[in-house]
Amino acid sequence: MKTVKIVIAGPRGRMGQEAVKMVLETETFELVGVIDHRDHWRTVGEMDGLPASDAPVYTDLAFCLEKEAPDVLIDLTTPESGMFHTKTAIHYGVRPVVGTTGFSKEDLTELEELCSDREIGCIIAPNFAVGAILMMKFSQMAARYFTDVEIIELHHDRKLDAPSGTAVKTAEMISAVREPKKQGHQDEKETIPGARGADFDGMHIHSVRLPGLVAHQQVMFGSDGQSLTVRHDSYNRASFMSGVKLAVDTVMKMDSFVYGLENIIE
Ligand SMILES: NC(=O)C1=CN([C@@H]2O[C@H](COP(=O)(O)OP(=O)(O)OC[C@H]3O[C@@H](n4cnc5c(N)ncnc54)[C@H](O)[C@@H]3O)[C@@H](O)[C@H]2O)C=CC1
Ligand SMILES: O=C(O)C1=N[C@H](C(=O)O)C[C@H](O)C1
Repeated sequence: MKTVKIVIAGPRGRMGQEAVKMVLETETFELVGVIDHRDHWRTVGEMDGLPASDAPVYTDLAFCLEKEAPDVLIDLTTPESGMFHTKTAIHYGVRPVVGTTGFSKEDLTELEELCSDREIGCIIAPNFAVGAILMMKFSQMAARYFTDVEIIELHHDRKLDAPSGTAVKTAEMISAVREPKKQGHQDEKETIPGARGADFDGMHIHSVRLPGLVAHQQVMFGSDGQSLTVRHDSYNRASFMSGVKLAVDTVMKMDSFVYGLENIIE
């Protein structure tokens, strides 16, 4: 089987560290470089907490892509860096697999257009955990029968974006099958702004941030005399890695843009 040459952006982050380990442990993957924004380390092996590896550390993505000619860029950084990295990778004909969240609708449209111009595969996945994908799919299924729904996402307190990419994706999937409906009392008033959470087509998203949490979401549906809750919990970042692996293998066979792992998991 052909080896997939991979560059990872954000190798010292919580997700980046896990992704470096996964790539190094996967026989058909080769880590050919990482992108950090500090010009301090020569190789991945010199970075704290990362396994022994001679893969070089770059600070300039364009230079790295020219030098290493990878097949795939895995981005696990921040929305701003992630957008820049993804556009640069597409420009160099390197397929992006992006776990970074916090992109706007306009960002996603721009990336889709760039991929279409270059006829290049790209996967943007707000959540790589298979259980989270099922939670979103089950929620979409339930929304056909329950029009009233509240999404509660719970994350660690180091998270930059709110609502989470998963919560936004869940709301979008529910919206695709649900007539827009303003929930709660027509005359309800927030006595403290934000009390009812973010409004997405009339459904509400609540973001909880606490130390000790990893990544959790529950989608609560209610109707007369009954409720249904669909919940998913990621207890560690290893939970995302089989999805990253699948995305890398899949993007190698693609020549277009995909937003959401639910589109590649049957
Ligand atoms: N799709 C998924 O399944 C998951 C997505 N995420 C998302 O992944 C992203 C990263 O999450 P964490 O690892 O928890 O964050 P983190 O804060 O632990 O790691 C981000 C890393 O990116 C680095 N970074 C930022 N700008 C950079 C640049 N220009 N070049 C190179 N490195 C840069 C930072 O130094 C940091 O080490 C977030 O957007 C998060 O929402 C997190 C978990 C799962
Ligand atoms: O920042 C995180 O941790 C996570 N981010 C993603 C999101 O915003 O949905 C995926 C997962 O929830 C963990």
